[in-house]
Amino acid sequence: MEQFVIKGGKPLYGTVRVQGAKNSALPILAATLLVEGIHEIRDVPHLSDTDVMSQILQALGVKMRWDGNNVKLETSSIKTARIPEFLMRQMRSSIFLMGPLLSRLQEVIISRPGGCAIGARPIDLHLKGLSLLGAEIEEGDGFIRCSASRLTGAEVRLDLPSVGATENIMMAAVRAEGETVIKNAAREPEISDLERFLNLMGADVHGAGTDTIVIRGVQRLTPVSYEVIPDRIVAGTLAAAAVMTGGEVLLTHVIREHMQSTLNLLERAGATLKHEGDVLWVKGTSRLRGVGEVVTEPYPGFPTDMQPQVMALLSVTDGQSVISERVFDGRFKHVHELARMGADLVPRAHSVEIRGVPRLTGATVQATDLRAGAALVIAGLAAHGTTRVLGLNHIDRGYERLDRTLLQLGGQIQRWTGKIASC
Ligand SMILES: CC(=O)N[C@H]1[C@@H](OP(=O)(O)OP(=O)(O)OC[C@H]2O[C@@H](n3ccc(=O)[nH]c3=O)[C@H](O)[C@@H]2O)O[C@H](CO)[C@@H](O)[C@@H]1O
Ligand SMILES: C=C(OP(=O)(O)O)C(=O)O
Repeated sequence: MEQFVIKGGKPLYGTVRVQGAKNSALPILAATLLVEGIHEIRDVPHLSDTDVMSQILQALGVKMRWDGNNVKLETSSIKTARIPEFLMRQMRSSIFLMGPLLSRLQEVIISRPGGCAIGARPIDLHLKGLSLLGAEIEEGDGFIRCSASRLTGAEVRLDLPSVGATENIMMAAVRAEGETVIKNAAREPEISDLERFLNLMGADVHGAGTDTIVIRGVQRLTPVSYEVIPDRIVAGTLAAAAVMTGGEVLLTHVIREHMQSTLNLLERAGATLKHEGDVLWVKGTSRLRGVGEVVTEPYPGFPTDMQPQVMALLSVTDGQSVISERVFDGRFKHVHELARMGADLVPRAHSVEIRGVPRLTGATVQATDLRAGAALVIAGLAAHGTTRVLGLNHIDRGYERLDRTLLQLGGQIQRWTGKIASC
């Protein structure tokens, strides 16, 4: 069974460039469907999620050519509005096809998206938003058909600031007739990145980064060349790994403002940080301390996508911490796996109390979702002895060759693809 085998206890040192953001690349790739022509999206990470997105786009009729991390997409001929179910189920982000296809073809047929098992992830807000723009929604036989001969601008107030719903509605609205106002919109940096991309194509979108986004429908869009922003969660994961192993790393291609809440937390735990331009210097210490309470929240609050990695880090601090998860209702599956490595964690209803221990010890552990997997990897790098992390398919959804990146920083990690007796 494929696994990472990690020999822990070695501080990470060195420099790495942070990959482009998964959560920007996925909606932006989907948004290329809005207009026919040749688009170029740069710094797209090679991930299983971007691979599934490519497969979906190609199944729809898009021609794609990769050159390293840059991808050219020829979107002139779209032959179907139906997204193959087996692809739809492979990731949550397949839902991003809804807005652009509805706008381009006046119809889209999907099944429920898949994604990480981190709690209930309904799509009611996506559907509600699209129906307010005039889409008719029919559900049956496991499929959802959305159609609209004409989309019309409307006011959409989201019950909660969903990242995906905000993005889907933005994409559907760029060519709708009139003005759409999204209230209680999510404010994540990837939404601002999508706004920049759409506006470069000729759209008229304002307010991303605030809780009110205004989209004035335009008639014409043109394809563009665009580079996605750096991945703030990958940068945060690598920073946490450096701190937890007592190492010192330089991360390049970082937008520090996007990581403020993560960096504040690392500093509270005892890390030393400096930044200049797009470079972040992170230094750990052998005397990490508990931080009290951490609560995950929509941006600019502490990101749920860093919660498992930070739990791993806080488990080897001197003192106590409590993490409350407020975004997803099932994102604590890593708790039992970290406990196998010696972490002293007390789960409560929506929070986990972390009683710091001096060290973790290597064990065989199972990644149950993307960030849980990342947490187990960084725990393994800091632990004494050998850790085997199973479930690499989850990690490959969001980290481009994580083993190679960590090897570059001196981590002792290997990807085993066959059976292993011992090592
Ligand atoms: C590709 C991408 O960008 N993924 C990110 C995006 O996921 P995603 O866009 O799926 O996350 P949302 O912001 O939509 O989810 C936030 C909360 O809203 C709920 N909800 C969402 C939609 C809906 O129609 N109804 C509903 O109730 C969800 O169950 C969850 O409890 O934001 C999450 C929260 O920052 C991140 O963890 C994911 O990495
Ligand atoms: C939950 C995540 O992603 P997705 O929304 O793609 O499942 C994540 O990136 O941690």
